[in-house]
Amino acid sequence: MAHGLFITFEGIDGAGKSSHIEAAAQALREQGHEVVMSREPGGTPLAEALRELFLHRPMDALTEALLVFAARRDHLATVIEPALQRGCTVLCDRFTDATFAYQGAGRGFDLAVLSQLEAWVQQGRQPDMTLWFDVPPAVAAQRRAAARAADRLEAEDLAFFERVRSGYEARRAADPGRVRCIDSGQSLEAVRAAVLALVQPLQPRGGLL
Ligand SMILES: Nc1ncnc2c1ncn2[C@@H]1O[C@H](COP(=O)(O)OP(=O)(O)OP(=O)(O)O)[C@@H](O)[C@H]1O
Ligand SMILES: Cc1cn([C@H]2C[C@H](O)[C@@H](COP(=O)(O)O)O2)c(=O)[nH]c1=O
Repeated sequence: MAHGLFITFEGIDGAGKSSHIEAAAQALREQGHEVVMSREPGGTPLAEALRELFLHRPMDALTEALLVFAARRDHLATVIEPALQRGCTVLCDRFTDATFAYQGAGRGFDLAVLSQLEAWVQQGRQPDMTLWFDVPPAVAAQRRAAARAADRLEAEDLAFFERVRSGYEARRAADPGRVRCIDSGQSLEAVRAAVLALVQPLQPRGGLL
């Protein structure tokens, strides 16, 4: 079935992905894409409400996984799938790779259960391309400390973010054609050039209509 492009942006907190999504969107618009930008958890009123709970209330790993997949279901059904069917290019700040990296590798939650939830919620939908912004956790922690107060996840220690980073590396190794690694330890300008080199060649896709 024809559909628009679905591109996701991933990395540990403070890796720098959010700094480049607007530039990627602009480059794609210049290539003729109709771009829809969103984020996870979030992107709908219900999912944004779940995000607030997720980022600030104490909970165990199963509750984390159920909340992010509940938010994802609403987001997919009401925003992402309709946009892809219209032929739009959807840019999403985080998606299911984050669940495997944070709840799976970071928390040690059962990957088979995450895969089952993924199958129920996504019904086969996967990103066409994922930009993984990779940076050493100590560098990301310095960037976060300079930028903002920590939320519940950002307050985790370096060992947690090392595990999350290894979770992302496992996702890349499992699907290197989709998950493209960007060295986010470079300057903002160099990272931006790497992002543009990946997105500028992408042609818009037609929708069903
Ligand atoms: N390559 C870079 N060099 C130096 N500072 C950077 C770089 N990239 C981002 N930063 C700075 O690091 C901080 C975090 O960046 P940003 O918010 O883009 O990260 P993020 O990966 O989206 O984090 P999160 O997922 O936690 O929201 C910002 O203050 C940003 O200006
Ligand atoms: C989608 C998703 C996200 N997380 C974590 C990762 C971050 O710590 C926060 C989101 O904050 P951001 O500033 O918008 O990046 O949520 C997670 O643990 N699991 C997920 O599936």
